[in-house]
Amino acid sequence: AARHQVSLWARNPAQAAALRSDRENVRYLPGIALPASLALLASTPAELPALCADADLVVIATPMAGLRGLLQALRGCSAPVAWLCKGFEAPVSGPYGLLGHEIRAEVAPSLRAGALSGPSFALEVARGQPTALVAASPQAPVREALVEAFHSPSVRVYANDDLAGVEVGGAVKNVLAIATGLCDGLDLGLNARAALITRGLAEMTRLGLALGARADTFMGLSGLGDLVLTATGDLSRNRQVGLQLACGKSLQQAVDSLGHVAEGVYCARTVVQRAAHLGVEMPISRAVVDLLDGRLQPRQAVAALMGRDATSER
Ligand SMILES: NC(=O)c1ccc[n+]([C@@H]2O[C@H](COP(=O)([O-])OP(=O)(O)OC[C@H]3O[C@@H](n4cnc5c(N)ncnc54)[C@H](O)[C@@H]3O)[C@@H](O)[C@H]2O)c1
Ligand SMILES: O=P(O)(O)OC[C@H](O)CO
Repeated sequence: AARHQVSLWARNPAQAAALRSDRENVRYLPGIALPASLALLASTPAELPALCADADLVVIATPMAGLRGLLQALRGCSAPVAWLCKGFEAPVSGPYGLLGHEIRAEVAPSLRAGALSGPSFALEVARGQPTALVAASPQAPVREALVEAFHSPSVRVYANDDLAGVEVGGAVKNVLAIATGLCDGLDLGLNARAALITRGLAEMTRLGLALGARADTFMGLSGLGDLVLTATGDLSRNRQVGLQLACGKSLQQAVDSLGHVAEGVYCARTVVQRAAHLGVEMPISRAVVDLLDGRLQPRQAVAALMGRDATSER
């Protein structure tokens, strides 16, 4: 907002009114003053196309569960549209949940679109702490619009045309962060944490390649970068879920205590289903699903991973 004219849209008029009067998002980002120049709007999604008629860029910042509805509402939009959500949608129109670019192909095929991703806790971005992001789209004008809007002294934005790879990284790291939180909550040690991150990166990459991504994307900010951040940083909601499960909390208690979305909880099953469909082995993600579904207790999940047959490092 310091460099551009920005409007923040909320679906809930009462929430928009509270943001206007408080100049702060008390529930979701307390302690961060909203810039005076930021316009705060609310309407029904059906009114969004008119609101976005003169926009140079539209950014969707809902959980994955809200992405389909907003892409549908924006399908005639002429400006580039980018989403920040990281995950797979729960299954809606077929047997498997979809990534953002797959949803766009279904509901808004003519939209110029992409994702802004990479290691970025919202609180640190809002405080102006140094952050590097990835602007991902197969369409150059979308990447350019994102770089132009967000590249600044505190945020470096790198462009990448491998949208599928960037999205797989952003989704799978959430599942792996639950595993790492569990590992740290059980006090299994730093060796175990490094092993989980490294083997997690291997399974993330395998799924990505099977979904048409490039291997090098997983060595970048949206792969290794976001995995390291989310798996080791205590600001991560996904990591917190793992830590709390390790303390004996139920999944419901862990989710309720967050008050924010932990996408890994909602997309872990889809990650494993899509991997199975593609013949991709993802043992860590599978152990997380068994844990979330109550088939394994935390220490049994660790035993299941450690008890696997010896294999080559591929
Ligand atoms: N918080 C972070 O540090 C961070 C960083 C990068 C990416 N993300 C991703 O961004 C997405 C949102 O995360 P968050 O931290 O903002 O979640 P959050 O739970 O803190 O907030 C979600 C917000 O979206 C709103 N919302 C939910 N469904 C909606 C819908 N259908 N239409 C409009 N608004 C809706 C909620 O009311 C709430 O204001 C997630 O996919 C997350 O993985 C979060
Ligand atoms: O809090 P998390 O686990 O949703 O992670 C937030 C961001 O995705 C980190 O890049």
